[in-house]
Amino acid sequence: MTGNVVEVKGLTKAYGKVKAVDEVSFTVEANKIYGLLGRNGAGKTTIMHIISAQQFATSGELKVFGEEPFENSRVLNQICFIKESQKYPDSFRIIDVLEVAKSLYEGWDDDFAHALVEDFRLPIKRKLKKLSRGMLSSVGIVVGLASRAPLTIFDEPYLGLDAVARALFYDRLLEDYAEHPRTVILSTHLIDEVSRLLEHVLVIDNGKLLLNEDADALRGRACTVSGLKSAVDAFVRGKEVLERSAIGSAATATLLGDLSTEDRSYAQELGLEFAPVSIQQLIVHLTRSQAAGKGSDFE
Ligand SMILES: Nc1ncnc2c1ncn2[C@@H]1O[C@H](COP(=O)(O)OP(=O)(O)OP(=O)(O)O)[C@@H](O)[C@H]1O
Repeated sequence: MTGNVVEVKGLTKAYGKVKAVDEVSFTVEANKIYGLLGRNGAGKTTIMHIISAQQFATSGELKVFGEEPFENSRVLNQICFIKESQKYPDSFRIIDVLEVAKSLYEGWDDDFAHALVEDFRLPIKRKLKKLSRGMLSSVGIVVGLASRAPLTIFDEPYLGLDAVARALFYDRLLEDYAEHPRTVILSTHLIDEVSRLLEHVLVIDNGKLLLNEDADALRGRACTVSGLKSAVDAFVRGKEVLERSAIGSAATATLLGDLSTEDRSYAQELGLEFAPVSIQQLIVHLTRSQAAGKGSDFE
């Protein structure tokens, strides 16, 4: 598959007066890892539910693999959707979930699934209702990865997962994606943790699309400069400053935009130091400035 996997235009979902999704337009290209980021209640789950035909939009256009997804098995067979609180039949053991998944996903890799079960130390014959919260999340991750679905959507798949298991998820995703490219949409609040995985970032705020940008471009979009307050003030004059702070005679400023070679040598003359700004910091800054001071809880 090449080209666009998802195309949405003017997508809107209203619940009475609440617009959970408000005129959102974007495309998702094949074989990339997308981050769908946003605060609680921003509209991420609603968008992912609409893309995977679990909900209808109020208005707007939607194409997935070039077609409308509703009751369309050609499209739906290519999507694996992993959500935070997946429900399973009471009698199901982990091995039963794997058997069902095997029959659902054409690209399913059973050896990979069993290797992941070992990696995550999952008791394969234990009933799901007896698993811990984190183990249950790991089962979802195993299914999402081993499905190798052309469009794999992870909606906050981490509930209860410890840091080691989360790191394992990121590592296995990257390794497997390198060998078997597919399109992945990852929705999360843990932006710093996942930012190294992401190739493209979509930020949703209050139902609207705030940012739709290549992750590398985003990484290069800002830096912080720090040093003596007088030197920082002189350096940032005429530049776009996202944030400034000062303690005594020392100051730090976060600047938007690329710095020229002249800028860099001028900064050196002034004895200033540079540091990169993480995607998370940048999104917090941009969310704050674009949402007119509403603040952000990404931190
Ligand atoms: N069935 C529903 N009825 C009414 N309002 C709803 C319904 N489902 C979602 N909403 C509202 O739509 C908005 C977006 O919700 P959504 O679940 O898509 O956000 P989210 O970005 O996934 O949030 P979180 O990160 O907290 O999971 C919220 O204001 C939510 O209250």
